[in-house]
Amino acid sequence: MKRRIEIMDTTLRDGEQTSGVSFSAAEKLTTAQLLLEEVKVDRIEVASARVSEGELDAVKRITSWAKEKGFLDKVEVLTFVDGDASLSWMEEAGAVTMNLLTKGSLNHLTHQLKKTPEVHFEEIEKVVQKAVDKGFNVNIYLEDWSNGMRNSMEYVFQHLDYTTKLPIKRILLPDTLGVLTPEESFSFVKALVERYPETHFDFHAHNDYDLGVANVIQGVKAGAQGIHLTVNGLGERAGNAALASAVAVLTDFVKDVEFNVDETTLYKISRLVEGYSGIRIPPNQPIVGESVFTQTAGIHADGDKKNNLYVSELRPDRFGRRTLYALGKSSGKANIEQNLKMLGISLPDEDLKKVTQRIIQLGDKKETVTREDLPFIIADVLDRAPAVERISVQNYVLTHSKGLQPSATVQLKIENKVYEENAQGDGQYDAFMNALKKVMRQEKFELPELIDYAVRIPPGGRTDALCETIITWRYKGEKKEMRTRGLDSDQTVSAIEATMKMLNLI
Ligand SMILES: CC(C)C(=O)C(=O)O
Repeated sequence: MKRRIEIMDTTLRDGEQTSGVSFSAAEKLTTAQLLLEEVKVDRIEVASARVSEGELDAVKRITSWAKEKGFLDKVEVLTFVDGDASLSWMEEAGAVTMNLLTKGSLNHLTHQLKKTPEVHFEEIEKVVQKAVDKGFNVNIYLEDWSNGMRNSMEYVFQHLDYTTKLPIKRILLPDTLGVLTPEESFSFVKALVERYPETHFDFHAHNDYDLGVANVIQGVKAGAQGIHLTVNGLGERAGNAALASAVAVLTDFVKDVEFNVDETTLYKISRLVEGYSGIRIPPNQPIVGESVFTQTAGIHADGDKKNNLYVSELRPDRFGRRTLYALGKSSGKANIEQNLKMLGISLPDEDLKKVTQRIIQLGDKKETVTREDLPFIIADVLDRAPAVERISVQNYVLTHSKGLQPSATVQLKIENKVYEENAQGDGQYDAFMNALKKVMRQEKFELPELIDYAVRIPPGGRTDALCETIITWRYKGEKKEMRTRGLDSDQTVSAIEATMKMLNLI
């Protein structure tokens, strides 16, 4: 029979300790909802007690929603050994599960708290007893436990001999500085699981040596019943073990455990947290990075047509994604054919060769080519009248003046009809889009949503450098996305170019 493990997501607590990240109350609530309702993690840690008014508001919103849904026990808050202070905060926030921070190494205890183990344990007991009497669930963190196991194992045992007898639910084992190796993660967790067989242990890894996922997996193999993860690996310093990667590794390589997470939702939560945190997901981040299911080398795209030679267990559809084929200097004919197929275009061999040559030349010049660029390249290379210019910008004026709202006046030609509209916006491009929306409304045409806007300027510090804007669009409720690209030395102009390509494509 498989052993059931719990996944605790701490994006909203440890993840928010990523430098520069701060979630608003509304962002915390929607993230908590997605994590519990769709991703289906078992528990979430959503804040540290007593941090700020904003945190209190966020936890109140989450707990009142969670109560209605019957999820209140799944919402946890980091609290401190501080007499009644954290407890009062918890009561005000409406939370019922506290993760009490205690010292897991003699080094931390003597140098930070400057207390003896006996005094520390008695203070912990008082807080736990009071919390339980008031109806709270208590889990206990042993901060710096990993160094505790390395350098003061006797202290860790003394702590656990004492605290595992208290009325608590779980012991949480953080590798606070992310210094453990996978071998130590296994042997340290195993030592505790054997010594305290009745206790539920969670393992909490940090990623300072890029070993976060490897370490949580070893923790699970050693018998930990729970692991702490964060979306996109956010967290203090180098972050925590990443949710998506750990889930994929556990599913594929640790066959004797089971857990609740729905892997088809991992991409969605990753994008949501990317937006809220402002921390871009590196394109090569396993499972959720933009490029990780993109075949670039022509030989790979060719192999995909021949008995799926370049496909592994890690299929993109498991995560709600699909295989894409990059266009650039290493793409061969097969990549281009795969992209044309997605656009419903087929070309004779001779023409395909010419288009391939042009894409290789563009790649040599470091230009990015998207699938949506293909019709334009085909028209150009094969000297065909571009069937794509049904909508064109005739003129526009964009203003940006100090103290006044940016505005745009836009003249558009749609087939033979000319429209002119103006609008204001939060920036010149926003004003342009608002004017465009007015025109398209007259044509009873709904624009797709802009879901990503990426600007790339080559390094080198030139003010006249070419600026590439790649915009991703999607119609509400649809899965399929479209990316269009513009290139100009002016950033707004390159965004307008990308927008016009989108209009002509749809
Ligand atoms: C605050 C504590 C629990 C922590 O995140 C850690 O020690 O890694």
